[in-house]
Amino acid sequence: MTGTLPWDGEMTCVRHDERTGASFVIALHSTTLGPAAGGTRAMAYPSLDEAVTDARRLARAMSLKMAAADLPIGGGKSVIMLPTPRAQLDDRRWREILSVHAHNLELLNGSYWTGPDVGTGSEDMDVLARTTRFAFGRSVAAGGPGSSAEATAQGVFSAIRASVREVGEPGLDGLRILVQGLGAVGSRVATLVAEAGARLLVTDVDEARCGPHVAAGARIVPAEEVTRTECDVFAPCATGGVIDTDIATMLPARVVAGAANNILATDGAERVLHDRGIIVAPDFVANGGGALHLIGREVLGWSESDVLARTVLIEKALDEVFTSARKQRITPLQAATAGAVERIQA
Ligand SMILES: NC(=O)c1ccc[n+]([C@@H]2O[C@H](COP(=O)([O-])OP(=O)(O)OC[C@H]3O[C@@H](n4cnc5c(N)ncnc54)[C@H](O)[C@@H]3O)[C@@H](O)[C@H]2O)c1
Repeated sequence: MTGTLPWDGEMTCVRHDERTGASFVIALHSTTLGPAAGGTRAMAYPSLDEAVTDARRLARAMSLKMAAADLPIGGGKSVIMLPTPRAQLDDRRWREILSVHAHNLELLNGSYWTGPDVGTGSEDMDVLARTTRFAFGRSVAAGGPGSSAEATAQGVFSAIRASVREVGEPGLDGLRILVQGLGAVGSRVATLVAEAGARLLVTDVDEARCGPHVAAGARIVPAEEVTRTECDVFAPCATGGVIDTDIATMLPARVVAGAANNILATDGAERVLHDRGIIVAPDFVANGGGALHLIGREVLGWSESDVLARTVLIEKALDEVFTSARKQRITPLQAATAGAVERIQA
């Protein structure tokens, strides 16, 4: 295999299934803190190398996310490399693919648990859970905890509170907060910050999603203007990779804190923002509420109030990250990564 990411994880399993034409990659980055867990991503990858690289990169990020959330869980990820894009697969073949994946999970016998990710949803977890014990994120109808969006949004709200304090603001009242992406998480973040007194700016490629917020007083920003719009807090809640090094040099914000995974497109972008005095809440800490909800409820047996109590602790966790970064003269991302790695190695 060529061109794969240097890998410091424990195990990568690869299986090709002739009958369905799908290949399965399960990467277990770390089981030190507990069984590895992470979503199942189903996509048509250009090559197996790319599927392996993606699974390993995502598994490593899950180890950091679990450790940062202080969960007794390790990091893993599975990738299903589909023979054709998901939308072109008929239901029967998709079910067969899921049945092979359930068998993979049984073979790993609890070393790895999976939940929904890009290309899979709670209804797919319902299907997996019929034949394996190691799926979480089932629908409410099937006895699962339902969407993680509420918990993720609460965690992002906590992250925004901690981040604005770091730039010397006592609260959100009167601050301009720009929420990019008004989907399941972003629309809730927008409501929470507006309720806390922020002046809300919103953007979504689907403009209809801005409607309810505009009716409540928010201002719309055109999607292509988002990184050029002055604000106190930029909250990316759409896709990752929104800030590259060029954008970092001119982003007119004081804080970046959102739900999207891998908000920074390049390693250099965080350093540029840091040197400009812009506070970036590490995304794997800020968006950890979703993992707390799904894994807490279904793997660890927590109640909804346990989840909420743990989600609001994201604010304290970020306070500690910012303090540690200041003391060590490193960036918050470096401090959060070091803290998570220390927890894994302790
Ligand atoms: N749902 C969770 O619990 C959870 C947990 C952790 C991380 N995340 C991440 O948070 C982000 C949001 O998740 P979600 O569940 O709300 O997704 P979603 O699909 O419900 O919403 C995404 C929204 O972003 C909009 N969008 C897409 N590209 C855009 C662009 N370029 N500019 C403006 N708007 C754009 C879409 O129209 C949609 O309204 C994703 O990156 C996801 O990976 C979600």
